[in-house]
Amino acid sequence: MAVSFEDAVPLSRLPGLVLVSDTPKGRGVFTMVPIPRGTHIDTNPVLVLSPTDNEAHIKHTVLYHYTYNWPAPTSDAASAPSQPLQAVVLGLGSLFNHSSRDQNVVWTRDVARGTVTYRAARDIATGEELCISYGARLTFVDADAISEEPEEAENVLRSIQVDELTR
Ligand SMILES: C[S@@+](CC[C@H](N)C(=O)[O-])C[C@H]1O[C@@H](n2cnc3c(N)ncnc32)[C@H](O)[C@@H]1O
Repeated sequence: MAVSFEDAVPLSRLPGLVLVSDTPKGRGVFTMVPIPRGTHIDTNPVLVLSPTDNEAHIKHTVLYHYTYNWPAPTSDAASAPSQPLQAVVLGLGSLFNHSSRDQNVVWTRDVARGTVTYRAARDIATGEELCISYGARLTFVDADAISEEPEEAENVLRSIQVDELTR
């Protein structure tokens, strides 16, 4: 049978990205080149998991921390929306960390083709980490939240100094 390239998905990762292994968020993807806003970064195929496999197996493995919500196929418009499925993103998409304060990468699903595409949400400078949003419900302690501590410490220091001045 002849292969049709009509719906073929171009697979081209932006050059200049590196994987750094010991960040406060574990491994992370950083850029060694400036990336203009809107640049295509990568397109990854996904592996959609059956709800049974997810509940019985994946939830009990490290893979649980790597899955994305994936829309369940709708049988007919009148039926109630089904629970989202889970999908493993095969590629860089599984390595982008979450940022609650500065997500510089946006991602979009192509449900029909079973892919996720990542683009720069703003101009990204050399040396920055590429981060996406995982949404509001995190299953880990957010390292970005922890890094706010020095600011609090500074405020305490400031109030001590004010106290000293008013003594
Ligand atoms: C999809 S993986 C991302 C790649 C991961 N850092 C690694 O080394 O394989 C998701 C995991 O990365 C870590 N992570 C991602 N964003 C984080 C953040 N903002 N703060 C702390 N850990 C984070 C958490 O351990 C989370 O379960």
